Amino acid sequence: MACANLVKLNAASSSWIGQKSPFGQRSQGSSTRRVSFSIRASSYTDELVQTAKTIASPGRGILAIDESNATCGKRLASIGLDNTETNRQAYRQLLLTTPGLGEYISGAILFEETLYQSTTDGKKFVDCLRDENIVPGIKVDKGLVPLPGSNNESWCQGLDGLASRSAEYYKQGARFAKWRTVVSIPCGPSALAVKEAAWGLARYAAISQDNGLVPIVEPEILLDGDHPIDRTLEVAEKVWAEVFYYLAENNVVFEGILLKPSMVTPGAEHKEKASADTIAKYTLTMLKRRVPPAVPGIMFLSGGQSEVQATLNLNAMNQSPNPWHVSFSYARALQNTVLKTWQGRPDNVEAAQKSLLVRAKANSLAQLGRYSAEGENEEAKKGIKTSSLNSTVLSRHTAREQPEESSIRTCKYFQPKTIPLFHLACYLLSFIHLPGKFPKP
Ligand SMILES: O=C(COP(=O)(O)O)[C@@H](O)[C@H](O)[C@H](O)COP(=O)(O)O
Repeated sequence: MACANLVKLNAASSSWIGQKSPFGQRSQGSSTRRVSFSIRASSYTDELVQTAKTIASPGRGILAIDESNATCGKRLASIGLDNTETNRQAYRQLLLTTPGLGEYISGAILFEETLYQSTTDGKKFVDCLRDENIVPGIKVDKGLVPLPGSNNESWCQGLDGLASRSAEYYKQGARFAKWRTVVSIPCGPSALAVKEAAWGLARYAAISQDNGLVPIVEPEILLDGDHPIDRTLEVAEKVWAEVFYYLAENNVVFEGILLKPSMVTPGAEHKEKASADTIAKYTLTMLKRRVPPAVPGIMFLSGGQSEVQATLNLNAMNQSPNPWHVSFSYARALQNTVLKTWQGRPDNVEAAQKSLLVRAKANSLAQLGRYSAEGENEEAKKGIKTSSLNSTVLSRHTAREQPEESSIRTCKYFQPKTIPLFHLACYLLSFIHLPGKFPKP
């Protein structure tokens, strides 16, 4: 009964589900024509829309602390701590019990381990979040592995058993989900990798919605490479076109999703850096070309930018009204100073929580377009060293033990521009006569 599964949508109102649309009658000259909008819905549709709106609320964004154990280990190692469950719990407790966090943070993405953990006093982390009006979220992907048949690219695992896992996460209090896959510009990207990324995201989004979780759709276009900003724009347009094509094919309710794109920047090794205004212009141009206004929120990742740079770029994007809530879902750009301040010492917890509030407030102001970098400390202006861009790529492929490290490195050097050099080397080598092995040319 597909038709019974359709609900009415008022395209201009935020409280449209199941209500008579004030925009249902549209004037056309002297006559009026009845316009009806329908979307496919699950039993959770109202709730999904409400959750997405809560997360995309003015002056607030997402704190991403869903690092897998392998990635969290790298963060802890940067301050000399071992990667034990106790240390991970202590660090997450520091973050999730920061007083007043909910003023700037509307959602927190957790790793599965954290979703089921409590404070040392026995209060569930999900309850700490609820008390601050922060929506608990959960990373549901199972990490990246090599994609056979591609140019050393990767694909994201996790669809097997996702429906039952999602139902359990919902019971535990999660109300949104995150699935992050990556696209590498220096590695192509190949049509196969883009299609695989888009299809995986769309299947995950449909399954999440079916289980009451708002899916965050994140095809991260990695910053690595020496390409100009126009090349990033071209790839981002291609990727998002494909993502929306498959989201539609899978009957995903656009009003009940959030996006987590990378900003459109030049490759990290490109000779020219782009200003915040240029990055904002390119990023918004790309989004306006590809993302329907039905989507409630765009929550950017920071991708290895410095804390201040990520905030400046977000601020530049909010200088004029956008069709969607444009905000942040940062991990490194919210946590870098926090980690350095904490150093694993209980007597530094309060100072570290204050530094989290400083960053959260700065990004809240940037969401409202009112941020100024004046008075920012030097540490926050530094690029993020705990995960260099290359190790970012590797950590993405990990999650577990990083078996594919070397293949990813190879890919970095096997780029179109190196192919003529390779041919030249082969040609020169062909003049070396190896008796009995190869005939002289
Ligand atoms: O998407 C994200 C954005 O992080 P970022 O702002 O770029 O530091 C994060 O949520 C990462 O996905 C998170 O750090 C998990 O990383 P892995 O453990 O999957 O490598």
